[in-house]
Amino acid sequence: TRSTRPQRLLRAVQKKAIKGDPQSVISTIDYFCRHSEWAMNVGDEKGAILDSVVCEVSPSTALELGTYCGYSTVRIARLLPPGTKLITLEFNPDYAAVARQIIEYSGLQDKICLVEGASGDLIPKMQELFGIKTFDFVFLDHWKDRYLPDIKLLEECQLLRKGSILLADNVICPGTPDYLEYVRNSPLYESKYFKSHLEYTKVEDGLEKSVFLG
Ligand SMILES: O=C(NCCCCCn1ccnc1)c1cc(-c2ccc(F)cc2)cc(O)c1O
Ligand SMILES: [Mg+2]
Repeated sequence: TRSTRPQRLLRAVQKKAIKGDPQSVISTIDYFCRHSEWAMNVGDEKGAILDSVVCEVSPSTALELGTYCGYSTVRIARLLPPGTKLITLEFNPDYAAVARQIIEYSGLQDKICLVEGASGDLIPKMQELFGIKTFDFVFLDHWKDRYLPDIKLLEECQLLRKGSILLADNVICPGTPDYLEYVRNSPLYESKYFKSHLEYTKVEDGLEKSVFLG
């Protein structure tokens, strides 16, 4: 049967990127998505904003909701100080299988823990599974209707602390209206919108950065 888009993206990485070189994996994916097939990676334009927030936070503990092919996983992990771990949750086993191979190709597997399953089930298990007390940084890029319930779950499980940073992709396109309304109006958060574009297109999109005030 015909290969899937994530499989074709993986094949491009294995063919064109330099093994062990995260930047070449990132550049190869961006080139493939601009010139061959669009795919829902955060992309280079929003990726630069993601990079700057990760560098500013320099998190000891980080969580990514929505791995897809591992593009943003590699972007984040390549900037993490040694000894820190990025936990990334993926519901779709086919995406997870491709992401594992892209993460391994980049050479960053020691900084990343990819867990397959539903974020709603896994978030309450973060303490028992990983001994995580709180997350310094959370990147939201999974189902857009799960952003709000999942940050409420993070609050309930006391996985956020004063100063924890949430960065959410796609707050305009496809859009996460209930999440935006909540983080922009709740006294628990201080929020800021970074205007950008939907990956590899001229369509408006952006990232919302929210600081948990505790
Ligand atoms: O749906 C998206 N991501 C979630 C994928 C499934 C997550 C599964 N999962 C992982 C963990 N828990 C659940 C997404 C979509 C688009 C998009 C934009 C315009 C368009 F016309 C079509 C699509 C752009 C993105 O940047 C996205 O992130
Ligand atoms: Mg996205």
